[in-house]
Amino acid sequence: MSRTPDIDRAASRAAELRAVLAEHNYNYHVLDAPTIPDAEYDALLRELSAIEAEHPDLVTSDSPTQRVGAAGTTDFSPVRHEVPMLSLNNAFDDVEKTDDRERFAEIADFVRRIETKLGIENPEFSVEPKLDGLAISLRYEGGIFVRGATRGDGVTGEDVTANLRTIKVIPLTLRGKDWPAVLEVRGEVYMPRAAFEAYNEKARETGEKTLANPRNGAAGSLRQRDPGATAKRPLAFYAYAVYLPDDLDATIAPRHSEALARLRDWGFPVSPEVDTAQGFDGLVAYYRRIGARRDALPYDIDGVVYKLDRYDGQKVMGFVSRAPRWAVAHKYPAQEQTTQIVGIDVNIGRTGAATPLARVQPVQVAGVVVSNVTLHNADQIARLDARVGDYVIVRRAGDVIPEIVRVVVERRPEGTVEWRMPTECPVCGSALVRVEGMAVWRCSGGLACGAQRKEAIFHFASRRAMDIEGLGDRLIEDLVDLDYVKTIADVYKLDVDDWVEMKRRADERDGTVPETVKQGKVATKWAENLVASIDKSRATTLERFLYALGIRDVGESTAKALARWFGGFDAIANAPLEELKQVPDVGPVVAGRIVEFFAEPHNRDVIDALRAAGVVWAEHEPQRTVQGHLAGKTVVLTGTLEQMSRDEAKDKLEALGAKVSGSVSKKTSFVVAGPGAGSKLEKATELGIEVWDEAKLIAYLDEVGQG
Ligand SMILES: NC(=O)c1ccc[n+]([C@@H]2O[C@H](COP(=O)([O-])OP(=O)(O)OC[C@H]3O[C@@H](n4cnc5c(N)ncnc54)[C@H](O)[C@@H]3O)[C@@H](O)[C@H]2O)c1
Ligand SMILES: [Zn+2]
Repeated sequence: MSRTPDIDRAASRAAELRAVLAEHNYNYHVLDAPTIPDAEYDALLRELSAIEAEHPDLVTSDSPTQRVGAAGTTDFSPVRHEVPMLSLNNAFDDVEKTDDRERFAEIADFVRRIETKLGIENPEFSVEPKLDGLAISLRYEGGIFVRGATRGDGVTGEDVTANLRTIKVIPLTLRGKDWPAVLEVRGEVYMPRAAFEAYNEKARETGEKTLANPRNGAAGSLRQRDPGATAKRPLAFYAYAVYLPDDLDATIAPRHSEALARLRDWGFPVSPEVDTAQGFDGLVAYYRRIGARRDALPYDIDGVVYKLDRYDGQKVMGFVSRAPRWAVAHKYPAQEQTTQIVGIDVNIGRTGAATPLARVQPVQVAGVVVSNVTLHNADQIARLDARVGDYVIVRRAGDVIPEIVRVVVERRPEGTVEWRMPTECPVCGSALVRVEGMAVWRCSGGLACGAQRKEAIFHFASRRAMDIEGLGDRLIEDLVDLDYVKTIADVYKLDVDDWVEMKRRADERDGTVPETVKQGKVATKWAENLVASIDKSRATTLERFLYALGIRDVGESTAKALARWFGGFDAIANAPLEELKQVPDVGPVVAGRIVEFFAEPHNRDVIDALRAAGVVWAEHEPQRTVQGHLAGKTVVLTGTLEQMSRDEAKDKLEALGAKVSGSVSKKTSFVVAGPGAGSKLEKATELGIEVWDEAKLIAYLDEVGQG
């Protein structure tokens, strides 16, 4: 028979696919470092299977369709599985189709084949989540865990007993008594998603290598050479099958679902999602039920597994080359996909934090179209070395926002350049500065930055700052969204008509019926009151004004200390770093923030505008002596204070240099006692230590200007 060009083409494509798949298999199984998402690997494998199905003479014995996986590295001693650990056939949906039997045609075929061969209808299945981890086999002799192995190539795995012992949910001795003398239990070692996220969060902070996904984390952890290292990785385990030598499964139970129940009795964790279902409709219902909960499950799953429940039926169905005919894995949309970065933007948050954001070629990930992926911070981009033009693997799992897990460096186009954080805020043009010792960058244009406007105004108006009554969250949102203010200074420019008009536009936008219409007249009272309270806020104090500016880390007490020390605003705004550092309550970090804030011309502009709008405060002579008032004194607070909280009292005393202690001793300088004071007051009296009541404390604080 002469070969047609068609067959030649198929043969060369098959050979090409085999080579590519072999490479990916090696990366995945041996190196634990896949370079393409599973979905892509699966697609290549299916393509090869399809060619081989059409041209059976092209099947080679070394084809990846003929075997389970790859052997691991040779670091661990080999274990021959008495019963081979096989793979599962995968079924994918035809998402274009709406009819269930068409959409899930592969599942319909699977059920039909069983029905035909066994001559039954609507067979019963054990239905299970398909955890995305690492398959292992655990051997128990006389109820004792004696050996654990990875799947390896299905016939020979690796002995990872020592590492498995560190996983707390794997029983070392079995519970109950009725277990067989020799038992092999199979299941999945996995890393719960929360543990995975926590691990990566920490790795990002410390600059260590992050895990690509939980499954990689589990595989890598199990093959640590030091069991102590495995123990540190938060792994878990679910059992999903039991095997006995000599085909004795049926001696445990005639059905797989019952065998799983026995495993539970013997102390193995079995997923609570495991259930039974009948026929095609039952399978599809389970697929949908688990699919709807996929994001809420504490671990990643890539599908569900259907297993013919009766063992005798399984035996009749038998196996094809690498997988049983009585089971199938029904896959969900992939949680990882490859796409390309088309741009990297910088997003400025409400607090000024700059977060790089990759715009990617839109791609479906776990059923959702992803076109933007956060890169967390500049350090992460540097570690990933993500560049515009790069192909990247995007992962979206659970309610975690999509992220880039790695760059496919092999596919990097020519001419890409390393990405750098821009020097200017894309929103306001102020300098972007790196927070010392941290991976965070921030826009220094606090007051002038549009991205930070809402937060800045909210803080500015708050009770302890400018105290603008009636200017709440909602109004501020509308002010900014409808573009009525660019900076906090603009708040002083709005008159009653502006406010009423703004509210009308907000109502229109939201489709809400305005109060004004409901009552048949224009309600302006609220706007008049608001304008009045804005007006009233013009007369303020230096410390309130300073605090209201929202300089990072300058809280009320720091603002107070600065006001006292310098006496006037310009002195603070122009103070050199060294001088700021001398102010009580101002450390080097805060001093740096203050300098940075006033160095930003945009911020100066806003302050000028505020002054021009009539914001005023009294200034006074510098008071640089306050610090020592209670220096060297130790004060004890006891009982309840009524005018202020204990924390407040403590802050104020400490601001004056006192040490606030929890117990009375001879070293105590004085005790402040409120109602309900007990043993501490007794002890103070005993030792003859001065006791103040709250009134005296308040009078004192007022006297030294800390009231
Ligand atoms: N990205 C790559 O480069 C690359 C390369 C090779 C393989 N892979 C991926 O690795 C996987 C390898 O396929 P495979 O041969 O292990 O088959 P599989 O992962 O599709 O299915 C078999 C495995 O499912 C797991 N499983 C989870 N829950 C189960 C349950 N309740 N009952 C039975 N088994 C359960 C077991 O670990 C079992 O070994 C595929 O997902 C493939 O995409 C990826
Ligand atoms: Zn900015």
